[in-house]
Amino acid sequence: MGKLGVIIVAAGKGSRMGTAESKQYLQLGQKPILVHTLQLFQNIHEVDEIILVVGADDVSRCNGYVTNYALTKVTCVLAGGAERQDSVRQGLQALQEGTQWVLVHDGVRPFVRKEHMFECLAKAQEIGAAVLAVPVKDTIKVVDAADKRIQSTPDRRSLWAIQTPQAFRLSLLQEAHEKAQQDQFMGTDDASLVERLGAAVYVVEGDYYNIKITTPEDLPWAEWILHNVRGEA
Ligand SMILES: Nc1ccn([C@@H]2O[C@H](COP(=O)(O)OP(=O)(O)OP(=O)(O)O)[C@@H](O)[C@H]2O)c(=O)n1
Ligand SMILES: C[C@](O)(CO)[C@H](O)COP(=O)(O)O
Repeated sequence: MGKLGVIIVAAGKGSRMGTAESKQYLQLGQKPILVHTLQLFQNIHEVDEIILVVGADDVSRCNGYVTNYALTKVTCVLAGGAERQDSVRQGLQALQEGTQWVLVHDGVRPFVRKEHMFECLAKAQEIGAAVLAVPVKDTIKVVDAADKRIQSTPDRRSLWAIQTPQAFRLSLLQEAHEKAQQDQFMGTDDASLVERLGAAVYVVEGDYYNIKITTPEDLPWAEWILHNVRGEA
């Protein structure tokens, strides 16, 4: 199958969370959010290496996590960039030679289920690119940013909320990042860069517990998921 690398991006500032400490370092149960996420991938046999991308000031703290939590698959902790896409690009450059498949995952999504991750990877190995997602539950409107007038109501049956992990053949994701950089295109996820190449990207249905911890109301929800879905103390 070729080597499988995982890039965990955790170099964001968490401005929407509004806490003094960046959200990936907030305590969730007994451990920082980022450690929960890293342990998920550490415990997957098929994962060959984990590249951890963090803020320049947090490299030493995260090397400490690697030691203290025995995160033996983390081969590299490096500084990210200004935008998420820059951080992923840095991570891509650090992957070991011989890596054929890559999973890109947000450091602040600590609840992805192993079986969903495997389904996503299997689809990528068949097609080249696949992402976890869930159907949207709300009605979504396209709204004019200036006067807030509704422009249109897309058919909900074709709308999915996109999550991570996002799984790719490494060469495809590298090409997508190179093209985005040439074109100065900035996307909010990696799939959008691959879509721009005209390559097929498929969604794999995950679950609604795979939240991205983003704003303050996500914290009690995350504690609830940890205790009631994951069964952790
Ligand atoms: N320059 C950046 C920006 C984001 N991320 C990471 O990308 C993931 C998803 O981003 P998001 O939830 O938007 O995190 P932040 O950018 O930290 O949040 P905000 O936009 O509220 O500042 C997070 O794990 C975040 O740390 C990153 O590695 N490098
Ligand atoms: C990659 C992502 O988590 C998929 O939902 C999301 O697009 C990240 O976006 P953000 O702008 O960094 O929150």
